[in-house]
Amino acid sequence: MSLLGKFRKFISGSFTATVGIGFTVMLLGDSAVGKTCVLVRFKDGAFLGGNFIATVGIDFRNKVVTVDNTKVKLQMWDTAGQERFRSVTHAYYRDAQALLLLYDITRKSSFDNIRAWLTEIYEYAQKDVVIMLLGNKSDMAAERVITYEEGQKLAKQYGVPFMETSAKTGVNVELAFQAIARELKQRGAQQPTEPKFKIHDYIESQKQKSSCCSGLM
Ligand SMILES: Nc1nc2c(ncn2[C@@H]2O[C@H](COP(=O)(O)OP(=O)(O)OP(=O)(O)O)[C@@H](O)[C@H]2O)c(=O)[nH]1
Repeated sequence: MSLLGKFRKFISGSFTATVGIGFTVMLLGDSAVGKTCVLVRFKDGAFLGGNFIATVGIDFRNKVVTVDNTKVKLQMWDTAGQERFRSVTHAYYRDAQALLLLYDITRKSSFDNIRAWLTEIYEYAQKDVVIMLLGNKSDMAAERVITYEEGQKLAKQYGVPFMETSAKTGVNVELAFQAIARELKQRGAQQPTEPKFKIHDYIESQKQKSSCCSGLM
């Protein structure tokens, strides 16, 4: 086994050994779409403003969320969006139970590249991985170039849940991780007689929406 393989095994092994229910969530998307900021917003409730420092390789953060009185530990892997780290991050895809795929609503190229990201996901990730599409930076309404409807349409084409988030204001960030945690927990715990958890319906009922045009959807 390669050194990278051993490291990966150690990280996931040491995590699952110390928890009851634990899942791995990976954040993907072009460089500077806000993966690190979304993660920091969720983990610490703060916004990492200031100078942009690109992630090198991969970074890890843990957080425990409560789903219906059960503690669910999420190990979150923040990947580097830069092309030169792609082969490193590919090696981690298959260990993730969920993938948050981000684009920046103010940068068209990051949206156009979503299809390429999904192609990579289908190649390298587990077949039943939970995927969610996030249009980040929804606070930047004046610079928006991708409409909410365009994001929603793309997500529908691939059959994945969608929402717009802002790491700056915090809109929908907690919800994205809560929905993922619920979906993963219920997949694992589901009894044949239990009604199936519907992640799309859950998100739609919880999502913060503006009445019009502010971008905080
Ligand atoms: N206004 C606004 N700025 C954001 C938001 N999220 C991230 N940013 C800014 O966007 C830049 C990139 O954010 P990062 O979180 O470092 O991006 P990343 O996707 O992790 O980038 P890589 O590590 O290169 O893959 C930073 O300058 C952030 O301050 C957001 O929701 N709103």
